[in-house]
Amino acid sequence: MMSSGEQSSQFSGPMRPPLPPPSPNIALGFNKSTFTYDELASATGGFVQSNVIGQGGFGYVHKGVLPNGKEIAVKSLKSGSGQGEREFQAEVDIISRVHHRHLVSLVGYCIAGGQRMLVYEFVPNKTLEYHLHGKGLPVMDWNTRLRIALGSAKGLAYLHEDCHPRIIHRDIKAANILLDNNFEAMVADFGLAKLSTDNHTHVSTRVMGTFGYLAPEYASSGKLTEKSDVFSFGVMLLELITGKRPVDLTNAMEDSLVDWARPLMAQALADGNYNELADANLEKNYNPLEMARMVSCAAASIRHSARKRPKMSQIVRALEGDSSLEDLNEGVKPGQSSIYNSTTTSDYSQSSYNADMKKFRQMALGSQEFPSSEFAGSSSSDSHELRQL
Ligand SMILES: Nc1ncnc2c1ncn2[C@@H]1O[C@H](COP(=O)(O)OP(=O)(O)OP(=O)(O)O)[C@@H](O)[C@H]1O
Repeated sequence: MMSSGEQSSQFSGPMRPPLPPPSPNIALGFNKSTFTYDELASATGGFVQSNVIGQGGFGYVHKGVLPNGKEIAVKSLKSGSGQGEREFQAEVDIISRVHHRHLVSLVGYCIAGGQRMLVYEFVPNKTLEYHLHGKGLPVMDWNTRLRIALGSAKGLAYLHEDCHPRIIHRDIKAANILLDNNFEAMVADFGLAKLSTDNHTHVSTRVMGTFGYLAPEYASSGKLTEKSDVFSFGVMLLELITGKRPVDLTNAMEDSLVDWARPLMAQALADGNYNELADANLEKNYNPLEMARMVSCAAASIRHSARKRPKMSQIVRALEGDSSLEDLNEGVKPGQSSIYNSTTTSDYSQSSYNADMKKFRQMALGSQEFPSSEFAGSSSSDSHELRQL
């Protein structure tokens, strides 16, 4: 950046037009995609624990504020992906160009020593998982559920059908739907998104994603298409309809949500009675036509045959009531049973936090490599260990 002395010398030259004043965005470290460790440390109060807003499979997420007042969420990635710096930058560059009302924007990134951090716009009202399943919170009303379903469907349709290259999210779940203060949905976690450049089925060597949401073909063979996201989205619709978690070993639901709901959906769609399926906490306060649309979309999205699942844009139209539900419902068949365990944990102690942050700082400042398993607060789930951008 130019000093004020340098700038004034520009004005003294007789033939040269004066330079415009520096843009406040550039001067304040906004509108750019790379951040230094010091900039992010300063934005997050030195990565202080009181600024931790979450912990996922990647590592900690800190809230921060840039000098221009913009609020950010800084996600520190665990090391060990084996991905080179240029490959990382190339992926981040593509992802940071994706902007949509229902997608959380990536503002930039930081590579400091062996430490990588992603900087996202801050979304203030926690996640769908928190509001749907959190204890002691007000029951989410039907209109809000429908609006969240539609918003996230639009965000996902944009990734699948309007981005070049198209983007498969790979980890659609209630915890990755962030909410703004008006309960508008924003799809998050592009750290997991893998870019798909061709029109053919991509066979992944590693299955990523979260148990309970995984499409059967992806879980068993790693075969990945947009339709794996559609399956996960269908599971999320079921959560909105029933208020139940995808897998909940603490209650009487012995099967996964998908297996429990399949026969009930078929029955409800046949006789038009949704009361057994619908979240009891709604106390029957839902619009039956909208419920029929959402159930139809869920049933179509979780079809065993990936090919028969609808595209996200079809789901958007069906949820909006713009298309016939028969388009979605053809060929729905009850499927096989599968029980998945969820191992995500968001609990972490002061001591494990301190240990993690010590290593994090050493790594960021001293270019020191350490294996991802050394993160004391990290999740033990295989899928989490594999998630690196
Ligand atoms: N952009 C953001 N704005 C506000 N809060 C955020 C943002 N990104 C993440 N968070 C918070 O941090 C938490 C952890 O996010 P993260 O994406 O790392 O993990 P996760 O999605 O819960 O788990 P996983 O890594 O298993 O997908 C989120 O649940 C959310 O509360």
